[in-house]
Amino acid sequence: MANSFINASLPDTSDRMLFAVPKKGRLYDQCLGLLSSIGIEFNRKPRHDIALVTNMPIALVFLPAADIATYVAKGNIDIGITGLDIIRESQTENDVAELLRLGFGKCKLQVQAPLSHQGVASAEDLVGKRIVTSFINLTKQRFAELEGVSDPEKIKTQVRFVSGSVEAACGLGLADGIVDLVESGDTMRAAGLHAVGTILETESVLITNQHPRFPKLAAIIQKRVEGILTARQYVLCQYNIDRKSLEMACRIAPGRQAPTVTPLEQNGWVAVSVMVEKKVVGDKMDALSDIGATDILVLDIANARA
Ligand SMILES: Nc1ncnc2c1ncn2[C@@H]1O[C@H](COP(=O)(O)OP(=O)(O)OP(=O)(O)O)[C@@H](O)[C@H]1O
Ligand SMILES: O=P(O)(O)OC[C@H]1O[C@H](OP(=O)(O)OP(=O)(O)O)[C@H](O)[C@@H]1O
Repeated sequence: MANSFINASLPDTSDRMLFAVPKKGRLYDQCLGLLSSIGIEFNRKPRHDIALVTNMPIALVFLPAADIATYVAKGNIDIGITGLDIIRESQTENDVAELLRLGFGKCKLQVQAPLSHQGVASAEDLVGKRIVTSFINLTKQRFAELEGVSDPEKIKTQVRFVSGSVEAACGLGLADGIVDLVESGDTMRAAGLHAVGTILETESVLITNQHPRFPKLAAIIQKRVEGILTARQYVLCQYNIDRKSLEMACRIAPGRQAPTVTPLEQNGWVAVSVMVEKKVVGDKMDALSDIGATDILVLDIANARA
């Protein structure tokens, strides 16, 4: 279970929920944005990796993303944000509870090979060859599947760890193929590589220990984050329509629960307010307009609660 940091120069965190956040890298900015959106306020001193939240009994702990799942699994940290890839690689999926998928940090863990090696068209073609990766466990598991071997430690494919800039390994002669994360594919293409197989699709997740020390506080954080995710996913659409067309309009945009309908001063007309998924709002507006809706407005939602 989580301990307070026992060090006179560190703040007292003994009665606070410890919340781990990536200290740098791809997830950092999005995580800070999310913390701010859910109303978490803190002051972080330069070079300090612990920051006390000023408006909740929480201490933020800034850690490498790759270590967060392990700390949460072991109970040294109560709640945290990291990638699904990291949970799977650190083999902690049975010791952490996944509260929410956060919709950022989306990418794929892919097997990649040099474009110049024309004989390699699939991951199978790399069986028995040299693979370099930061994801040793997931890579060994995939090659064990490809080799039909039950113990990943008994594969004939040589899997070697490097901590970063994995894409350089083939060009430098250390590897015949690599396994690394791909989002846009720019890094892969810049290194003269192409994807020959996908091991995992990943995104960032909010996790807790299976037996959290502060379950009520963790539930509050989960609710707040859910609210922000909903707000990011939906817009509020408002329009006026003849009551005769209301049923049809509600079929076009049924909302999350149901539209709010308010009578207008104009006889037989109503004003409707409804949540619509951002990605389809253009189509919905067109369809509402086609059946006679007027004054169709779309408003951003700052926050939401189910
Ligand atoms: N290109 C990417 N696009 C989206 N998400 C990514 C990308 N690269 C990594 N991630 C996600 O972010 C997590 C942390 O990766 P990142 O490369 O930022 O780690 P880091 O090693 O802590 O940072 P740095 O690369 O700055 O040393 C990954 O495990 C993955 O979940
Ligand atoms: O497909 P892309 O959009 O190019 O993204 C993929 C790159 O992003 C990650 O590395 P990052 O840039 O975070 O740095 P790192 O290599 O130091 O981990 C990943 O390891 C890839 O190298």
